[in-house]
Formats: sequence, structure tokens, C-alpha cells
Amino acid sequence: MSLTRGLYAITDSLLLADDRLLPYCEAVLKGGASLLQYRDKTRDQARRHDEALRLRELCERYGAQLIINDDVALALAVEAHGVHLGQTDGSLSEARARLPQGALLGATCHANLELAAAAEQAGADYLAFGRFFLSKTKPGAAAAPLSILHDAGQQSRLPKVAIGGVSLDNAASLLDAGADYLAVVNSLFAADNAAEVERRARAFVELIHS
Ligand SMILES: Cc1ncc(COP(=O)(O)OP(=O)(O)O)c(N)n1
Ligand SMILES: Cc1ncsc1CCOP(=O)(O)O
Ligand SMILES: [Mg+2]
Repeated sequence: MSLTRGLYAITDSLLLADDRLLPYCEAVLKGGASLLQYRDKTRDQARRHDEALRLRELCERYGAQLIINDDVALALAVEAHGVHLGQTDGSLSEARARLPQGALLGATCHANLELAAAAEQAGADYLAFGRFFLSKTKPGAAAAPLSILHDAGQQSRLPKVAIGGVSLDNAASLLDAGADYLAVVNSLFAADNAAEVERRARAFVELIHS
């Protein structure tokens, strides 16, 4: 399935503790998210494998794609739809070579067009830029200007993902600046119940397709 535009939900092990992972992820998928990233920084390999497998099954039920953050081996083990790698997560070209044909490879490019060009050269399927707004999930992430989205579009035809503090209040500014996907953690998952998560996902998706 090729990438176009949409909502890219990213999990967070703190916000999704206490058995919230599956129901809240199902809620974003019901709300129309097309990409779901499993982002878990713990070292509990057995739990990570189990959760990733369940999320892959869930994504398949909703016609969405599961992307594994940081970990090519886990993506291969659970037959995920793809992997997202940052600048310190290993070689993109090696990941490309290890992944099966058709698997998605995403790359963090911060606010740097040279990183974007290198990622494209290495075989990335999308380019992620940010953080654009203050992020509760990753408060130390370096700021990126909205103009990087426009500039990246001049250089590449690959889909551009915007990340960092994305909310329903600022989403339109990112879409206007050229974002194809909105990658969101806190504004989706910091919610009291799954119905609210679904409502927020639906609102993002409506904005993206309006
Ligand atoms: C879609 C998307 N964009 C950027 C990131 C950040 O990746 P990275 O820089 O490797 O930081 P961590 O997420 O691993 O802390 C991402 N995960 N997803
Ligand atoms: C992983 C990552 N990389 C840059 S900001 C960020 C976190 C995004 O989470 P939130 O949507 O809560 O700001
Ligand atoms: Mg990473």
C-alpha cells in the first residue's frame, strides 16, 4: 500500500500503561489513523514482541500499517509493515536491505534538508521533520521551522511527516505548510477513555482530508 496522507499515531508506554495500549490503539484506528507506530523504549523484549504482534494484528483488521520504532529486528520478527529510524538508530540502507520488499522505511530528518536527501538516497519511503511545537513526549527535541516542510517539498516528492507537539489547534498550520502526515502522541493518547481517543483521531483525520 503506498503512502498518501493521513494520521500517524505513535504509542507511548507511559500514557498507554495499565492495559490501555490495545483499546486506545484500536480507538485511533477506528477514528481513521492510517499509520500506527509502536514506540517503546523499554528493554523488556518479551513484552515488546508480544505487544508489537498484537498491534500488527489490530492494524491488519483496520487496514492500517504498523511501523516499529528504532528496532529492525523486532519489525522483522512480527512482520510489521515497516520501521522508523532516527539519526542514531543505525543505517537506513542496511535497514532497507534487511526489510522485505514493500516494507516501509521512515527516517527522522529534524530540520535538515541534507539529512532528507541522504534518507531518500538510502531508500526511505517518508521523511519526518520536527519537532514543530513543544512536545510533552520529547521535551528536549530540537525545534524545526514550518518552512522546512515547504523546502523539503521542493527537493523531494516523498511524503513529509510532521511531528512534535501536534494538536488539533495547530494541525492546520502544518498541513498548510505541506505536511502529508501528522504524527501525534500526546494529543491523541493523553485522554481519559477510548471514546475520547477515537473522537480526537476522527477530528484529525477530518482536518487532514478537508
Ligand atoms: C514519525 C516519526 N518521526 C520522528 C520520530 C523520532 O525518531 P528519533 O529521532 O529516532 O527519536 P525516538 O522516537 O526514537 O525517540 C519518530 N519516532 N517517528
Ligand atoms: C518522537 C518525537 N520526536 C520529535 S518530537 C517527538 C514526540 C512527539 O510526541 P507529541 O505528539 O506528544 O509531541
Ligand atoms: Mg529513534
